[in-house]
Amino acid sequence: MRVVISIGGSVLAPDLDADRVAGHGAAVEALVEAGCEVGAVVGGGGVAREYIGTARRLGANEVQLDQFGIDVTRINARLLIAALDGLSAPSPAHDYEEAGEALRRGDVPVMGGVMPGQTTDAVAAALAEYVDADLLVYATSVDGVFNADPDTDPEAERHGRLTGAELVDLIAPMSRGAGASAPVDLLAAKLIERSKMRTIVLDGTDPERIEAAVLRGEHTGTDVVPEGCTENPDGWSR
Ligand SMILES: Nc1ncnc2c1ncn2[C@@H]1O[C@H](COP(=O)(O)OP(=O)(O)OP(=O)(O)O)[C@@H](O)[C@H]1O
Ligand SMILES: O=c1ccn([C@@H]2O[C@H](COP(=O)(O)O)[C@@H](O)[C@H]2O)c(=O)[nH]1
Repeated sequence: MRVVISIGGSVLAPDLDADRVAGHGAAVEALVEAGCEVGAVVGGGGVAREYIGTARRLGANEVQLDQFGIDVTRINARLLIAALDGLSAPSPAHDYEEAGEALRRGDVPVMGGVMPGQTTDAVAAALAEYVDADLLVYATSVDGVFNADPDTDPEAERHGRLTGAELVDLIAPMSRGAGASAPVDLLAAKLIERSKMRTIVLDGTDPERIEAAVLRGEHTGTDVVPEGCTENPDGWSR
């Protein structure tokens, strides 16, 4: 199975704890040992948002703010690379071609951000489409896509299953400025819809949940399924 894992910065490096990063590296290694081809994309998290907030107060424009975010995502990507113990190329891939070449060599391509106007959610969706992945997993700080922000609305209810089109409709009204928070960004949702990519959004704070979702199809987050998909394909139970 070929899988792309998007690891939020708030999941991988909220506090630069080496053990936490090592745990995510170990999860990626376990997937590789189980026979998966894995690509990883790393987000910027709270650190990116702090830089963006400060630069915004200094008068930077949105593209400049995105560049701050991209730089932080790439530093976080380097952290994951450091934990992967030689399984990946020594630096984050700059584009999808470089990442695809790494995958063909048998390495784990690791990416951060690539260009302003999006988030690493979109990078992960584009990488998954580019390498023709079987599965895309968003390991984020909340356990799926809800009908309201679960961080602020205690009544928020999780969607267990959505089509790509439903995901697009849910995400479309959410904020889009640099550093914005949403379970996935709008471009990512559109890429998932267009590519009909099997996608899971889950709480990835415990990296073992990522392994369980990929290897055994076990998770409590949100499945995004192609339109008209009614059955559970093998290894993709809920
Ligand atoms: N309807 C919704 N469903 C799920 N999460 C939502 C929703 N609306 C807003 N959110 C927010 O989306 C955020 C998703 O995680 P967040 O962006 O913080 O981290 P991440 O995906 O791990 O990436 P990074 O930290 O790198 O930006 C959560 O903080 C959650 O509060
Ligand atoms: O391709 C990209 C990726 C990221 N950004 C900017 O960085 C921040 C942080 O990324 P997250 O994926 O949200 O952690 C994001 O809000 C963008 O401002 C980007 O411009 N392009």
